[in-house]
Amino acid sequence: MSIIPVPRVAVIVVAAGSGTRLGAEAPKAFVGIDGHSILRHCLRGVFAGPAAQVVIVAPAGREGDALTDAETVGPRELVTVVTGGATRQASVAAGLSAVWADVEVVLVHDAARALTPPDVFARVIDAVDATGWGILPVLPVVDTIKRVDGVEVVAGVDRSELAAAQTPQGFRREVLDAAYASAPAEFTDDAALVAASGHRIGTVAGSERSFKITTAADLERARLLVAGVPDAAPSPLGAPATAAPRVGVGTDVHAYGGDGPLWLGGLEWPGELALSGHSDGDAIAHAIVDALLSAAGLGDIGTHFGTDHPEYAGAHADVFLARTRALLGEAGWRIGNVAVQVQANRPRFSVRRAESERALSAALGGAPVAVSATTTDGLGFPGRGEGVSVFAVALVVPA
Ligand SMILES: Nc1ccn([C@@H]2O[C@H](COP(=O)(O)OP(=O)(O)OP(=O)(O)O)[C@@H](O)[C@H]2O)c(=O)n1
Ligand SMILES: C[C@](O)(CO)[C@H](O)COP(=O)(O)O
Repeated sequence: MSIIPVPRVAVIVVAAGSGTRLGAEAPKAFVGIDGHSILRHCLRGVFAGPAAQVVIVAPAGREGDALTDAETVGPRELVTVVTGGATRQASVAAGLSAVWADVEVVLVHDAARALTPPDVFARVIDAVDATGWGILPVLPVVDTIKRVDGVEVVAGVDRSELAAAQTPQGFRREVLDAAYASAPAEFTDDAALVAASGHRIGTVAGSERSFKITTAADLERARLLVAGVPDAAPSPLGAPATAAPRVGVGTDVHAYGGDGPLWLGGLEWPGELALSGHSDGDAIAHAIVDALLSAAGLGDIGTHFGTDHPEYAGAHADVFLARTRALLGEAGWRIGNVAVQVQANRPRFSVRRAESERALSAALGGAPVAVSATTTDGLGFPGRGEGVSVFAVALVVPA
């Protein structure tokens, strides 16, 4: 039996664009299709293939979020994250510089083509392997095409000679390296750059699902496709990736013994024992963060606010909750409501319940927050007065 050698493949996922034409609040790759970002959907397709390395090119400042998206859907040890440049070409160059030495074939893929099916990756790799050419997936042009000068038509164009270029585009590694090292100009895709350096480019069949999310209409199309596919890829929570409302739960426990005043429920409580913690120890705020993140399928408080984020040392509830709301917004979720129950002997919560609910709600952009409190009849650590325990439930709805 002869064994056919398989090339070692790296996929560079360019995700550093700003998405001007989409006009969302976040960089395009972090905009939600359902509960999950464009980048996370794209990476699901990438990890379904044979990539030995996945290089994600992220916008400056969003490298950590890119890694979180990758870890949620694939093995961490395959992933390298680098910072992108001012143009797509500069971002690809940044990704290329991080490709491992033993990689033989490199695919360059737009994060914005988030729903590209795994079989397209396989076709591109097979064709690069078989021909040694640069390979791009294409679709036939279906519209009648005209050449225009301003508003005037100057010629018809034979569309049978045309094809619409998609990604992933694949190349022998040494070919792509050499072409990028001597790029004579700025190109809108890698095949054009490689062709300019004298290499042959071939095509394979692309896919209707590989359309690039460029405008709000494209995002809507992606949302409908994801919501309407009966066997849509499962989310990390095991639920189908639909655009239905979702609930989440969160708990937190803190012991008394911190420095300074007590912070709980978004309020300072002068004269009460402080809770200990990396931040201000506000267990109510932290349980709400966990409940909201779990509802949106965005991990948990450690994913976004762990001790490796020194900027949250000593931070109060408003900082945690505003950032959580922003993360949900970027992923396409709006907060429905939040309900919290606190188990503690002290402080006597009822006297400031309404004030706390107002503070928490304001930090969540006005979403309703209900806080109830109870003692535990002397049982357990809250009953012995050692600390507080909090349980939160949250509902999120598609934005
Ligand atoms: N400086 C850039 C520009 C683009 N891209 C990536 O290249 C792909 C194709 O670009 P496009 O979809 O046109 O993205 P944007 O440049 O973000 O969009 P716009 O032109 O609307 O601003 C996207 O996945 C985008 O993230 C990139 O990594 N770095
Ligand atoms: C690479 C590409 O996706 C191929 O269609 C495209 O050229 C990049 O984006 P843009 O819309 O041309 O800016």
